[in-house]
Amino acid sequence: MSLLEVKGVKRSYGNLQVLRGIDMVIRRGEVVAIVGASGAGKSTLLHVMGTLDKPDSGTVSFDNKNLFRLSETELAEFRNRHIGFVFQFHNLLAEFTALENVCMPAYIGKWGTEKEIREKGKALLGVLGLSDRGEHLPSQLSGGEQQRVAVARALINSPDIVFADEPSGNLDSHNAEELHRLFFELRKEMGCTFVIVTHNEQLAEMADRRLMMKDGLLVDS
Ligand SMILES: Nc1ncnc2c1ncn2[C@@H]1O[C@H](COP(=O)(O)OP(=O)(O)OP(=O)(O)O)[C@@H](O)[C@H]1O
Repeated sequence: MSLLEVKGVKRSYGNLQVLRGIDMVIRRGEVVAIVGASGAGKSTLLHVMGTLDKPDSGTVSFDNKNLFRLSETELAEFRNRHIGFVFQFHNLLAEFTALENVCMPAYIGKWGTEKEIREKGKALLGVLGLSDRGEHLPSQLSGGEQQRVAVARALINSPDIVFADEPSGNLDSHNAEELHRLFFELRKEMGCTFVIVTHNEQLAEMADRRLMMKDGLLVDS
C-alpha cells in the first residue's frame, strides 16, 4: 500500500537545479535507502519528502493527500504526528536529559499526560538498550548512545514514517552496525517505515530497496 508518493518534484537553489523531476512511491513498512555521490541532492529530496522544504513544483502526497496544500500550522502538526527525523548530528538539546529529549516531540504533540509520555519514553529507551541512561545529559553519553536517543525521540509519537539523513555517518563501524540492525528490528516490532539517506553500502544492501540519485534524478542502481 502506498504511504508516500512523490510526483514530478523539482527544486532549485538559484541557478542550481538540485532536484530535476523526482517520482517515487514509498510503501508502508518498507526500508528504503537513498544513495548517491555527494551533492547529488539526497538531503534536499529527504527534506522535501519530510515537508521541511517546499519543492518549486511537483507534489508530495501522504495517504493520497497533497501535503503542500496544508497551511504552515497544519503542516507542523502533521509532521509532529506522522513523521520522525534522525539526522547525522543528532541535534539533542544539551541542557535536557536523554529521557526529556525523547519526550520532547510528545510534549509538543500533547497526546497524553506527562506521566503517560514519560512511560512511553522510558519504554522506548528500554527497546533501544538505554534503560539506565534516561537521566544522563547528552554530553554524558557516547556517540552511539546519543544517536539511539535520537532514534527514540523520532519514534515517541509513533510516526508512520521515519526519515534518516546519514544516521550512522558519525559513528564507528561497530555502532553503525548496531544502529542499522535496530532499524530493521523496529520495522519488525513496530512496523515503522524508513527512508534513509546513506553513504554506508552495508546499510544500503540491507534495505528492501536501494535508490540511486545522480545529478538530481533517480537512476537505476
Ligand atoms: N540551502 C541551500 N542553498 C544553496 N545551495 C544548496 C542549499 N542546500 C543544498 N544546496 C546545494 O544543492 C546540492 C545538493 O545538496 P544536497 O545536500 O541535497 O546533496 P547530498 O546528495 O545530500 O550531498 P551529501 O551526500 O554531501 O550530503 C549541492 O550542490 C548543495 O551545495
